[in-house]
Amino acid sequence: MSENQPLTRFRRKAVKVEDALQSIISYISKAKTEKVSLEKSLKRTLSEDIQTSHPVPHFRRSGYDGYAVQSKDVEQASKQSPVYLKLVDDIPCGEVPGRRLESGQTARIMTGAMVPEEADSVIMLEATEQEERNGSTYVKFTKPIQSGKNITPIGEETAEGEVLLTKGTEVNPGAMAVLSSLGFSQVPVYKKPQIAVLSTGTELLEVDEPLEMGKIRNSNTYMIAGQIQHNGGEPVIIEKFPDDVDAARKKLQSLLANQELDMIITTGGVSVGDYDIMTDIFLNWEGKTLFNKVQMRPGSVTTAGVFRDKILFGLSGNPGASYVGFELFVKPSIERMLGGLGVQDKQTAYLKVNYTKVNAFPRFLRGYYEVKDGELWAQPVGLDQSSALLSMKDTNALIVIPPTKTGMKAGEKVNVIPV
Ligand SMILES: Nc1nc2c(c(=O)[nH]1)N[C@H]1C(S)=C(S)[C@@H](COP(=O)(O)OP(=O)(O)OC[C@H]3O[C@@H](n4cnc5c(N)ncnc54)[C@H](O)[C@@H]3O)O[C@H]1N2
Ligand code: MOO
Ligand SMILES: [Mg+2]
Repeated sequence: MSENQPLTRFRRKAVKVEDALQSIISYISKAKTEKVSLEKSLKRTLSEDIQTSHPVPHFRRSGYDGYAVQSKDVEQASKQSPVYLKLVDDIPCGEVPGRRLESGQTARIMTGAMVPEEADSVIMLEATEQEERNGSTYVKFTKPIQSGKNITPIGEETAEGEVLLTKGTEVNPGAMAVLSSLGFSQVPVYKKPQIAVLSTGTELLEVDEPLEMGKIRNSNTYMIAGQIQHNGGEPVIIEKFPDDVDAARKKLQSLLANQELDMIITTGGVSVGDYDIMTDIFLNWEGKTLFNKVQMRPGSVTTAGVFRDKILFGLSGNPGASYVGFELFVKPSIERMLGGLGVQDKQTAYLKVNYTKVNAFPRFLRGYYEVKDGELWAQPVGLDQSSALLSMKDTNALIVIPPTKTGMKAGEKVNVIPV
């Protein structure tokens, strides 16, 4: 309790967004690791560096279907005086050439097949003709070829021992190709953080319940479950809770004690209303409340605390505020668990329209940014109110409007945080 003394229900000390994030991140440890099958590894985060134990490619490979030759044999070849080499081998993909290639000889070879050691180039099939003479086959060449031509040398892409994918990388389809070729049928990844989502509010209906006057369907739970998945976590949906402080406290105690869970997110009840039960819980619980007000809009009442290294996020009930609270605090926390730094990824863009509101706190507008004529431009989408529900569907970035007494003009530079 004593640690919570400076925090009160009404007179709250608003901390800066960066300080709030830092206080959370300092408690976050890396997620546990596991191995997943290669086909399930897409979008997972590598928990180890991936090193190649062989060069790529690991044998000299033909780039074409054609004939492997010693280039000096065809040095003098021309249309007028073609060179004929005796065909002595046929090398399909997957085989080691069976015989030495002597001067004056050639071997038929396929794309991707291993080039005989003595050959130093491959001539495309289309540039040649075959002739039968005395029971032997000869190949006619009418042009010289540069040594090394049409052969991919050993290690052209990478030497043995190189780290090709670093720890903390998100696996994309290209990384899956690398992992496959290096023999990783099981991929070392961070376990997806298991994050409980629990919405509070007596006014909340289930999604499939008919609307009633004064009540609304619970949308925060599913929005946040989506945000969790989008950022590499696994949502654990907990049934919504009415505004009953004792029942909610009990439920939270069991969630905090649950070893399977890495974080807990609640929405609603963090302001100063009579039924704002999360405010009461954060003022009196076994954990340490880190902050209960942040210098930001929306989501100024965003609250967070820690119980034995497990973060409890008390996001606002207003949909816009809980969306922004997630992006600013939960997203970097997940990133941190998955081996990242846990910082906000910011870019600069030009504001496309005038912004006229005055703010005491930085404002994180739900916005849309895109490249136009080589520059990034950002504009707000939909209603900017904390209570607005619809604008999130069109959001691809939060536009950061610093505290302003005059608003901002179109064309001014702003930071944007991609979502
Ligand atoms: N006197 C004051 N009133 C308010 C203040 C203040 O400082 N003094 N802060 C305002 C701000 S800012 C915000 S943001 C909200 C925060 O409210 P709570 O976090 O306490 O959330 P609730 O009161 O539970 O709900 C607010 C709003 O959101 C709707 N809601 C709640 N849960 C869901 C859900 N799961 N899905 C969809 N919508 C949800 C709820 O019905 C309310 O309309 O407080 C201001 N008031
Ligand atoms: O915190 Mo409220 O979301 O600022 O509107
Ligand atoms: Mg409230």
